[in-house]
Amino acid sequence: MPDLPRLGRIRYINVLPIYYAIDRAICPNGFQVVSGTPAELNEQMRGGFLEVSAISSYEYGRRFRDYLLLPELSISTVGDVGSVLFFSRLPFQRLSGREVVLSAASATSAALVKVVLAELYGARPLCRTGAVTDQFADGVCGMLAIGDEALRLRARGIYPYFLDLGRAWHDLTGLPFVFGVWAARRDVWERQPDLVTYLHRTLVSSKLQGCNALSDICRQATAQVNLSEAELLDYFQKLKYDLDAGQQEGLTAFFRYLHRYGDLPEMPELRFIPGGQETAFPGPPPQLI
Ligand SMILES: C=C(O[C@@H]1C=C(C(=O)O)C=C[C@H]1O)C(=O)O
Repeated sequence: MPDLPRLGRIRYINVLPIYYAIDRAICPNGFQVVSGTPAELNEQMRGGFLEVSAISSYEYGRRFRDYLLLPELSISTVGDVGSVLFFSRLPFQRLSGREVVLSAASATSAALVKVVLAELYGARPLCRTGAVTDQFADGVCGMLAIGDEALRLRARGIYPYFLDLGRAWHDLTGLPFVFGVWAARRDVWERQPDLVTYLHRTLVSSKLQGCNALSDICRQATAQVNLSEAELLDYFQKLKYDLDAGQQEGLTAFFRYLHRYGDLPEMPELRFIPGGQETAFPGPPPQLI
């Protein structure tokens, strides 16, 4: 029996609307869903273990020649995101030279926090990657958390200062921010465009159903994070799942900052697979060759 194609899925509730119909097997699957943190999925895409996946927008920017973007899919916000939060013991202006911990699960937000702290607060902390903990370790002055961990920490309300990175980006640029994108490995596209198109159409159709079922999704998610259904509805209404012209402009502006900061050696181009605008589930799944 041939291997099933592998589709990567972020392990947080933020993507529940996109995988809504896939999770419920409303669509003909014919593929295997592999869950992980954004950093894990980035690595698995780089290693060729996944054919198509959600990845950090930073990962796309870093290796854009190896990927193609899937149209109409992203995890974005315009202003507050709710689940990408920087917590601090000190006012942000006083963080230069202080140690801060950036969640090992993140790539985009770990790069973004450096940009917004420098641009909005003139702060250049000493950043190291590590695990997000409930308490700051001795000597640690700040911590970046993403996804469900950030939602849980926010609900506990134990840190004196916190910054919502979607809001901070919007204050800085007035633009949407794209945290994650869906991409296909370029070699998979070249070998099997039918498979990539099939996975793309399945994701877009599943998303359309999910975005129309937010109250159902909130009921499901309330058990996973310490938030009420009303708080979750507010959260999902802030998240945007398209990749329209405004979001692409936000993404390009982010890459421009990273290029200027020396974080990206060259300015990435946004390259997409052809297609978009489909709403129906595709026919039977192609096999992986
Ligand atoms: C909105 C979020 O954005 C996430 C942050 C990412 C990153 O920092 O690399 C990647 C994808 C998203 O899961 C979140 O975690 O809730």
